[in-house]
Amino acid sequence: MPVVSVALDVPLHRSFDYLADDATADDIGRRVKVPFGRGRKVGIVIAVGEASELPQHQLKTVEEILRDLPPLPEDWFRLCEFAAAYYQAPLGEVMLQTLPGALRRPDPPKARAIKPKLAKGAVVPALPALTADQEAALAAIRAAPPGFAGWLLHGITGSGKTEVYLRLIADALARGQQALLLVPEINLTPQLEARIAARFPGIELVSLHSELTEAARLRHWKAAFAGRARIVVGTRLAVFTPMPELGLIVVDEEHDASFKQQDGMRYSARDVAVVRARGLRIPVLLGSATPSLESWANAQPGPQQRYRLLTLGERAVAGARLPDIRLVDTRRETLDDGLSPALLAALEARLARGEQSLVFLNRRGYAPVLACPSCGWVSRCKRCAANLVLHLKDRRLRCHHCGFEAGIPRACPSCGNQDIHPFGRGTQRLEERLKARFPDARILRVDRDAARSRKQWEALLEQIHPDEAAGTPRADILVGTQMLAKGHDFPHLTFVGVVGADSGLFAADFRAPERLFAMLMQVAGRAGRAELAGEVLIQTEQPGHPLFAALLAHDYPAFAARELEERRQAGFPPYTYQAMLRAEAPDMADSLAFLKAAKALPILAAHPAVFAYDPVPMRMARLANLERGQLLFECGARPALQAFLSDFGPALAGIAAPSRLRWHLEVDPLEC
Ligand SMILES: Nc1ncnc2c1ncn2[C@@H]1O[C@H](COP(=O)(O)OP(=O)(O)OP(=O)(O)O)[C@@H](O)[C@H]1O
Ligand SMILES: [Zn+2]
Repeated sequence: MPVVSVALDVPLHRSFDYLADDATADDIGRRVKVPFGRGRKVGIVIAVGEASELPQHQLKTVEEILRDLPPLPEDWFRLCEFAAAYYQAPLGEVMLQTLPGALRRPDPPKARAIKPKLAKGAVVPALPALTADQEAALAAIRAAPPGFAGWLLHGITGSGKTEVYLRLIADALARGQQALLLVPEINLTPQLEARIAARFPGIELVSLHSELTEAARLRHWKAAFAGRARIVVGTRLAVFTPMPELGLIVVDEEHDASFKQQDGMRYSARDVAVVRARGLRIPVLLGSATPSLESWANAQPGPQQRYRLLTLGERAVAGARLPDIRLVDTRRETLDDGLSPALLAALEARLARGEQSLVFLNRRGYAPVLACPSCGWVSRCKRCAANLVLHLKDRRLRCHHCGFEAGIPRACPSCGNQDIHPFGRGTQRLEERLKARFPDARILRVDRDAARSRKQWEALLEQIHPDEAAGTPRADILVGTQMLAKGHDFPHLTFVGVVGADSGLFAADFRAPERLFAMLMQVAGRAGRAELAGEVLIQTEQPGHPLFAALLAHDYPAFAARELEERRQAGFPPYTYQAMLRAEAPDMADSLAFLKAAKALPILAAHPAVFAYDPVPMRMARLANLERGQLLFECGARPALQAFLSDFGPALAGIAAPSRLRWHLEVDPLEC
């Protein structure tokens, strides 16, 4: 009787054999319902044969081969196999976890058939005449021979990268191919989707992201898999969508950390996108105003060059220029609740002219901590190595790491002092201060507390975008976190004030400057995107910091060159390759003991090219009552690191550890 090997979503690096009397080779790539343990599971057939290593009487029988869908294709298998091997994840987990939920449960609810949404109105908006830079970028891509090509599109903010994507998508559609556009945030998808739909009327376009209902996600995924949907716009998980005629992958804001999955299989969707394009022999375009230093290094001429660099150096809208960026040295100013006279004057001038402003502070809540000045008590999370943030709107203390909440005490819980204060400031406090200062202004706070759901977020966007008929903004001053920093195009926004950026200047993580620079470039890039000129003021106590010199000159290449040189000298990525083993347990001693045992495995000695640091507590050592440690590996060559990991990963399961200990291995970690 035929035997099928089945990949299952279990944390084991192996497949499972079952008997299936009606299985044929055509069923490879189909889902099957199988008994597993005391329950049932859905798996994927990865091989069909006549024999198993186990004697036949020990094999269970497949309950059903699901033939509702065609088998998952070969190129999808290869992609999952790559991801499993590279990221040290079991193949079954990769395969099943990248499918829509409804396809991996044995008894999913019946889905209703819904007609696809086709973009309405056959009127294609008039295409803008391309800028010279856009023209040149497209010409280079179009002149390349068919096959794999990696392109890095470095376009300053507002330079019209999206227009380049749209033209390339049009090319792919004209060739009869599908296109996949990956974006970092679901927040950005509604506007982008609308823009793409307007450009390609009558073409089926689907989105794939984690906020879709299970039924919608299944429908969209099926449309892509069947080849009906010609364009897929999605967040990181969409990179695994099987698409039979995929001919182009675009990764927008490729530097964004949200392309990295931080639990389960810790993969980088950007890197998987490049691997997928290479396997399919199709082009992949990575776009950003502030590329990741990894991608930037990959696009520099030399023997290591992997991508070709394309540059959009001018803003696309005629007459639009990059904003003037200036620093306000706050050591020399008297601040009004954190706001400098220069910043307040700039806001006032915009209010008088009916233009929009953004005050950017990347910290939500009212104040980052509540403290007692007499005994030194501070509001700490009981479960984490972190402070509880004061939220005055709903009168709560809240941990931004584990979600723990408590009421606000009337008096100091430690000494009884009634006079306890908020220290520092968050967006709520800023909003309150600005409302007091500019009582007639329409002030809108935009952060994760104000936009908890997609509905709330869309309502906020409504208020930010101009009243089309009147041609005026609906909100005067926006107070926002990084939610507002990226990707948005608000034509009346002419002023951006940045407060509280200094904390990023001296962070211990070697990637902190890269993240800060990208964030400041992005937020500055929101100003003056249309005809109205933009201005940016950054409050700082460190005006001499070299990061600001490059920022004021809008000179990403200079920043990148300096930063890469530092990384090279220090032996950090992208000049070395890293993998991180993390362990967490109720006691730090257990976490560290596990990591020590891992470091002592003889495998390490067999791979002399790999350097192992000592196990240490993580920077945030305690999260939700678990104490966390880490063990970092470094190697000068990716293949040597991969060779080590493929021996090391499986061996970890053999280390004896307390039952409450959890560990995971992360390849190319973003946080060290
Ligand atoms: N060739 C063009 N002529 C006129 N306007 C254009 C052209 N290309 C793009 N635009 C307009 O320029 C503005 C900025 O474009 P877009 O949002 O694509 O920039 P971007 O490069 O993605 O910027 P960011 O990185 O800041 O998101 C948009 O309003 C867009 O409609
Ligand atoms: Zn906590």
